[in-house]
Formats: sequence, structure tokens, C-alpha cells
Amino acid sequence: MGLSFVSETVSVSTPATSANLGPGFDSLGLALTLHDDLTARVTDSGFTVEISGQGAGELPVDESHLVVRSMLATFDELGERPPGLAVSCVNRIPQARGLGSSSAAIVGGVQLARGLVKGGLELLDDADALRIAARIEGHPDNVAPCLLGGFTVAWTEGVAGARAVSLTPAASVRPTVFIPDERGYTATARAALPAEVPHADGAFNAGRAALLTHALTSDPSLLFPATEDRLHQGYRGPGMPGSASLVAALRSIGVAAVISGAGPTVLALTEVPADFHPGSHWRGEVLGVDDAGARVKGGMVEHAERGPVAAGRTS
Ligand SMILES: Nc1ncnc2c1ncn2[C@@H]1O[C@H](COP(=O)(O)OP(=O)(O)OP(=O)(O)O)[C@@H](O)[C@H]1O
Ligand SMILES: N[C@@H](CCO)C(=O)O
Repeated sequence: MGLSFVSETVSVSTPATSANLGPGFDSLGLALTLHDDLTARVTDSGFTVEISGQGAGELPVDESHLVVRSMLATFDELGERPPGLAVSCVNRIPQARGLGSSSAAIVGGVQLARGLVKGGLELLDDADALRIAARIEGHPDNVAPCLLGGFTVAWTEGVAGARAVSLTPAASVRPTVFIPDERGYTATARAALPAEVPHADGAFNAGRAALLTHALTSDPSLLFPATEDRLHQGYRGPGMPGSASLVAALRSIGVAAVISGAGPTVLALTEVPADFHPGSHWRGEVLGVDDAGARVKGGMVEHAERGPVAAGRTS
């Protein structure tokens, strides 16, 4: 039996995310209150994309656009593609800065596709959505908080693929991001990592990542030691010296600062003194934690609730 597509426009608001958070390489992530707003509807033919804001005039506007590619991958899992799609993107998340822009596009596409199919949220549940999005992105630490909101711990489990839990950060956690003008690409930053690391560094990070789940949710006074890392930031520093210097400057005054995702944005998880000046080419912004994640609105999904999934929230 074929799928039925809804005729209404569906929409989704996808949060920016900060991954790694220091020691949690490819696992920990935080959803932030900075969003791209996406809509989509089924058309008779063709794939079109309208873009305003970040990436307008640069990103493709056909089926090679990451949102459309992610929608098509999701329709393929569901078993049928619609004849055409009209997608619209209002982009606010700076791209290629370490704030999860690609994951926001991917999760947005997965969610829009689920919303455009009658019963789509049941045919593919949130656990499926996470698995599909992580497969497209290649690692789960940005797509998990984007989809689920909050502070997420994500992992990959054999054939089951990506799984995640979402935890509620302590109310006092107010992330500050320092965003530079220049871009940095995840693929480049990953290429700077060694194939092997010393056992002592693995043990160091395991302890710090475990501590970070406690510090972020229950005891922010421990965020400074909990954000130490030996697995990625040191190797990537030479490729983003300005970001490495800013992290060092913030940490020297006791701020729990890390590279956000693959950089070059810097994330501070504790309060930055008002008289701290990062330098002219950094744009500092205090954000909140998005605790909802990327929920679909419109179409057949107004009344759908998030189901219990491996990716469920625990608070
Ligand atoms: N909103 C978007 N729409 C379409 N494509 C996008 C969008 N945002 C990002 N992309 C694609 O993803 C690329 C950036 O991905 P990349 O993983 O390097 O950075 P990021 O996701 O912003 O950072 P990080 O993964 O470190 O948080 C862009 O060059 C573009 O090709
Ligand atoms: N864990 C990823 C996040 C960026 O996509 C990395 O640091 O490469």
C-alpha cells in the first residue's frame, strides 16, 4: 500500500547545537536558543528551495540542498517519495562555525518528511529519526540535541545505529558563544585528529565526560574541571589558533570554555565577566538552552506527542 502525503504546509524550528562540550567528543551536545525555521509542502513536480538569511545565494536550491537530501532519505525509509517538494528556509544559525548548522538542516529535513506523510510520526518514531539523521551526519552528537533538545548523551550501538538520552541542564547554565567571522569545516577539523591516542588520555576524558554529565545537570560549580579535554582540542588548535587562544584566555580567568563542536566558535558554559573583551572579530552572544528540540508543526501532526523512545528525555 502506498503512502499518503498531506496537502498542508508543515514547519519545524531547528535549534543550533554545540557538540563535544570539551571531553564528550562525538557524544555530548547541547541545544541552544538560536533557530532555523523551515517549511515544506508537497508539489506536483520538482524540488525547489527558497533561502533567506545564512547561506542565501550560496547554498544550492535544488534536490542537492541538505534539507531536501535529508527529506528524500527519510521518504526512502518510508518507502515512497512525493512527486515534488517546495521547501523554504529562514536560516539564522551561522554555517560552518561549530554550531551544528548541518545537523539542523538534516534534522529539519527528517522531521519535515515525517510530518508530510499521514501517520509519518508513527511509521518512523523519534528513535528512527535520530538514527536516520545521525547516519546522514556521520556522528550523533549534534543531531541528538537538535532533535530532542536539552543536554544529550548520544552513542552508536551496532546495527541499531545512533541512540541518545536527553538530560535537563541546571537552570543556572547560560551558555555564551563567541562566533568568529571565518568558517571552519568539520571535515577539515576531523582530518587533524590522530588515528590513535595515549591510553592515559582516553582514561582522562572518560572521567571528565562522566563528571560533566553531573556538573551540567546538578553541580555547575564543577564545570571548570569537567570541561577539560585531551582527545581533540589540542590536535585541532594549530588549525584554529584564534579559537585556541580565546579558550585559553577564558580558562585563565576561570571560565569553563571549550571549542564548540569542530570549531571555530568558542563556547563558555559558566558566566563570562562583563569586562572580558574577546577581540573585535568575535561576536559574543548569551543564549539559553532549548529544551524542546525540533518539533514538527502543521499537516497531520498537530496532536502528535513525542513517543517513548530510546532517545527519551530523563530529567
Ligand atoms: N541550513 C543549511 N542548509 C543547507 N546546507 C547547510 C545548512 N547548514 C549547513 N549546511 C551545509 O553544511 C556545511 C557545514 O557543515 P559543517 O559540519 O562543516 O559545519 P557545522 O555543522 O556548522 O559545524 P559543527 O558540525 O562543527 O557544529 C555547509 O558548508 C553546508 O554545505
Ligand atoms: N564531534 C564532532 C562535532 C562536529 O560535527 C567533531 O568534533 O568533529
